Amino acid sequence: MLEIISGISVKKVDEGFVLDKGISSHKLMENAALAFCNWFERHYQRNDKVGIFCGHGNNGGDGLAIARMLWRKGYDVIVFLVGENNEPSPDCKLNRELLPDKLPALSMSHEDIAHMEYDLNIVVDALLGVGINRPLEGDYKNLVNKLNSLSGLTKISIDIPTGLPSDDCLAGDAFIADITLSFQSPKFSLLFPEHANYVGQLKVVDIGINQFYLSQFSEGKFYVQKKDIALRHKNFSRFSHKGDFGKVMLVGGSFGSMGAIRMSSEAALRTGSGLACCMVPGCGVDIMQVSLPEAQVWAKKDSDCIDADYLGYNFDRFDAVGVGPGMGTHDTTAEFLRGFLTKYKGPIVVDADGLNILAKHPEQLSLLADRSILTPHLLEFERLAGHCKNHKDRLQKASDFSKKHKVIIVLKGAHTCITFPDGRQFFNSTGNKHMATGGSGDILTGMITSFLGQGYSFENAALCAVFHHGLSGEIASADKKRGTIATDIIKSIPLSYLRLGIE
Ligand SMILES: NC(=O)C1=CN([C@@H]2O[C@H](COP(=O)(O)OP(=O)(O)OC[C@H]3O[C@@H](n4cnc5c(N)ncnc54)[C@H](O)[C@@H]3O)[C@@H](O)[C@H]2O)[C@@H](O)CC1
Ligand SMILES: Nc1ncnc2c1ncn2[C@@H]1O[C@H](COP(=O)(O)OP(=O)(O)O)[C@@H](O)[C@H]1O
Ligand SMILES: [K+]
Repeated sequence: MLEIISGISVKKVDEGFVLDKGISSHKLMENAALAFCNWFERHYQRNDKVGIFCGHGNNGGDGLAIARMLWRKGYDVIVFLVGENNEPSPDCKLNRELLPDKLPALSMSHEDIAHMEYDLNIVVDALLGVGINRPLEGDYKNLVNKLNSLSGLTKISIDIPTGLPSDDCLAGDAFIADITLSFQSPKFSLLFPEHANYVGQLKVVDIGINQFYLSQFSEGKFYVQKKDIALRHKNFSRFSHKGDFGKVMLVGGSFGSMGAIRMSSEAALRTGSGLACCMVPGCGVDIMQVSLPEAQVWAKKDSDCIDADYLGYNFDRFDAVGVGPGMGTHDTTAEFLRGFLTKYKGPIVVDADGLNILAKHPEQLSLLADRSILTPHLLEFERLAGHCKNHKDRLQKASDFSKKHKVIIVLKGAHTCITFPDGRQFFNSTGNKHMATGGSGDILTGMITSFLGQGYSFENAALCAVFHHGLSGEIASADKKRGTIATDIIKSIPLSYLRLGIE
């Protein structure tokens, strides 16, 4: 699991690693530049015209080392030097000296920036990195704004887009990248929705600093990748039976909103549940039985929403229960939820209208069993926890809420964040914008409930479900792009298991 560490700690990690391994900081920068170039070579042609904009710190040093390496590989490279009135960092200085004589390198004056006209296909931003300590001004600001105004070319930021603070929200200007290639671990602020347009696609490349050095500066924040998830799966044997794969119950639906619970139920089955049962109002029985014959249906005749009478059913025979999709927030449904939370103490997932009821009746929060999993999107979270100034504030509130109520918060969105009561936060790496389509959250509810029912720990159920949900979205949207709909994501769940080599 990759540690997400603060900008200040990045420097300390680098220093510690360099000291311990007996290598020079220059060598570490060479590693970083090589990692960038290996990635670059896989994606770009040698006839592309590459402009590398280098500042006076170590980010600029990276850019200079990259320029040298790409030039030697035969790329058409031109270097632009900025911030030359400042004392360069030692490694930046050394890399300026190491630039081959024939590689074109231009010092940019105010006038050059104002009147810049170069025919470039690719702009590489190596102006400033995590060392930024104030908003951009002067030449840096002018150049960043000038580069932002150029269109029709690819813009790549090294480590972090210039101007973005590594751990805070942006105040001022920043480079707008199509792709950000961050070294070793993603910087915290690259995961904030406010910065989505600046970061573009996020890639993380290994530069050889191992977890041991990073973990000394752990802040309990982690970036979840494929290799972390495969290991968290349970193995089932040749003799496994339906009971081993778990019996789950999905509660929800109301007149006109049956699709949500139907999708949650199918997602639970596709995730591997041995049995999925759904509890729906009477008006939804035919819909469920016809559209999802694999699911059992529990319902009271002639009802349009789940009401307090549903408390008569025995929930204890289920290994996990998911509650909320399409359920509505009627008073009688809220009464049901109160009774259900009092009665059932097995693993539960609360989503959608389940969360909206909790927001309307906060006294019910105390009824939640420890480690219940709540899956709000950003707005549902604010209904529960109050207004958030920005994403950083929201993540802090998620941590406070999780601790206070001893529940697990799955804060949905790009880089969904899973917060545990002990303060740890896990940021997901899978998923894309094509998942922003009605019903995709309902699918996640079914998936988490399914993993809980299969006997996964709360932590593994949340991490595996969120990861697979995002990966299923990526697979589903590969050829459908913005035409992707939620049921496409369900169909891709089996392929997502295959991608991880899990049968
Ligand atoms: N050995 C290392 O330390 C490694 C560092 N790496 C790179 O080094 C970067 C961090 O390097 P630095 O700490 O030198 O940071 P920067 O490259 O961000 O530069 C910091 C310098 O810019 C100045 N500065 C801060 N805000 C400014 C502003 N608004 N306008 C103008 N100047 C400003 C600072 O006073 C300082 O002199 C990382 O982002 C990464 O790209 C990588 O090469 C990996 C190895
Ligand atoms: N840009 C994005 N990148 C990654 N995942 C996304 C993105 N947009 C939405 N998602 C995912 O899609 C799901 C949407 O859930 P939600 O808002 O509850 O939808 P609904 O209420 O329609 O079911 C969440 O799991 C979220 O993480
Ligand atoms: K940069």
